[in-house]
Amino acid sequence: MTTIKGPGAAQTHDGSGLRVAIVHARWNTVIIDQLVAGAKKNLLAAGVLEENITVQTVPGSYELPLAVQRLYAASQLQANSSAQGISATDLLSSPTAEVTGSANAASPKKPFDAIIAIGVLIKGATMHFEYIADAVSHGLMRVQLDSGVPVIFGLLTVLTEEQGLERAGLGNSGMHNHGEDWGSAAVELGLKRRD
Ligand SMILES: O=Nc1c(NC[C@H](O)[C@H](O)[C@H](O)CO)[nH]c(=O)[nH]c1=O
Repeated sequence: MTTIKGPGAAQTHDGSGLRVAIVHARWNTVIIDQLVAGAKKNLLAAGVLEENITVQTVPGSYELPLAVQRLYAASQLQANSSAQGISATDLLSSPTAEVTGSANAASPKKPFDAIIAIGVLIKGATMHFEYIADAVSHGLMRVQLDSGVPVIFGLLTVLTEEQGLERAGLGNSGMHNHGEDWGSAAVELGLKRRD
């Protein structure tokens, strides 16, 4: 059966000069971890250097918009900072987030070219799911438009755990890992920003 749905061929060229962040929630980590791995896989495959990939985590998806906004603002500050040796870790430290990966003083002094926000919302018995999904999607769009940095929408809003597993490439249907699409989109948008 011909697959119609999907992003089509990735338009990623040489990502070696890009600086990309992944900000992910820690709810539903079995699915999250696979999505993050998929995003990183396609970032690296497009030539983004490991040291130019910063990973930050937040408790849940509701915290994603603020974390993305703060991380990008900190990277801008870092880029503009003088030789006072203000380290990225100082700038990126945040009470809501745990910074892993290469966010350290050695990070390149440039703002992020794209940020991938990853979360998994699984519908429960209440309206909590709808309110978080609505707030986070509007929040991420606002951060993107206000800041000008491409924010790749990696929020899965699924009705069952199985739907989430499927979209992380962990199901039985052979569905691909959607995180890979987000990695490719980050490279494409990051490069386009420079055109
Ligand atoms: O409730 N379900 C979920 C959830 N709730 C926590 C919320 O995002 C936030 O962290 C807290 O409300 C505290 O602000 N966060 C998710 O990422 N996925 C869920 O499925």
